[in-house]
Amino acid sequence: MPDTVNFGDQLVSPEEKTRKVGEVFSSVARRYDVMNDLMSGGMHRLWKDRFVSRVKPQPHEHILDMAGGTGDIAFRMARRGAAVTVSDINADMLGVGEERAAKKGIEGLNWSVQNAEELSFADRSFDAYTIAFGIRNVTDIPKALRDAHRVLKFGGRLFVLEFSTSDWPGFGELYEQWADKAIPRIGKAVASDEASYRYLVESIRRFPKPYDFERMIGEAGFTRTRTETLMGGLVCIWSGWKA
Ligand SMILES: C[S@@+](CC[C@H](N)C(=O)[O-])C[C@H]1O[C@@H](n2cnc3c(N)ncnc32)[C@H](O)[C@@H]1O
Repeated sequence: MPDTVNFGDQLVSPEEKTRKVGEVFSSVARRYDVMNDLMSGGMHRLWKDRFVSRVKPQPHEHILDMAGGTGDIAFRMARRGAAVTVSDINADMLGVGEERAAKKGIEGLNWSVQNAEELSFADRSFDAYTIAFGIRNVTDIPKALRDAHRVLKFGGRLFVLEFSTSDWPGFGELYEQWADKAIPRIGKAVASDEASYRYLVESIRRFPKPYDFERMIGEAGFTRTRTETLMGGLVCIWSGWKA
């Protein structure tokens, strides 16, 4: 781990990044779901549906939804009958998730505060590990991927949903302009928090390109790695197997 890491465009110590990411999500937790709709024009729902259709959760499976936040992915998987443990480093995000689950009448979820870099779960505990829009916020991504590999059973599957870089001509630049100019302003207007949304935009820009991240998954020990690009790679679904 280097002495300094990026927190958006700032260079900070690894400990400071983890602390600052915690502050960002504690600050946005209450407005997180409405902001997702506003920032993506509702598209995040389609990306999440596509992601879960790739996971194909089964009723006999136990799935770890890491960085599960307010539960969007876990709810979709639980509705298909899987047992889901929703984990996140941020108790505020999980708290909002538990309230949402109660309102929606979704039962059978386990909620657990965990850092993706040092999970307390035993080796070979889960059939699948999902992480949606979470991995770019993790301080030591290779370490988190190695821990994902550790907690999966043999034959278990990793699925990552995250923003990356679109190769559609002109679209990437258009998105950058929207993200740079509009998202922090919407954050200020709706959530009274411009800085957190500026970090979220900067962290998207700094995330590896689609096939570079696929290589990182392979380096963590996963085989049969695959990248599915959505909107030219603006959003990607990566997967890998624990052989
Ligand atoms: C953008 S939200 C995504 C929430 C949810 N998966 C979704 O798709 O709506 C990112 C989440 O990652 C969590 N997170 C950041 N760093 C983490 C870490 N090291 N370990 C576990 N969760 C982390 C944050 O607390 C936050 O809830």
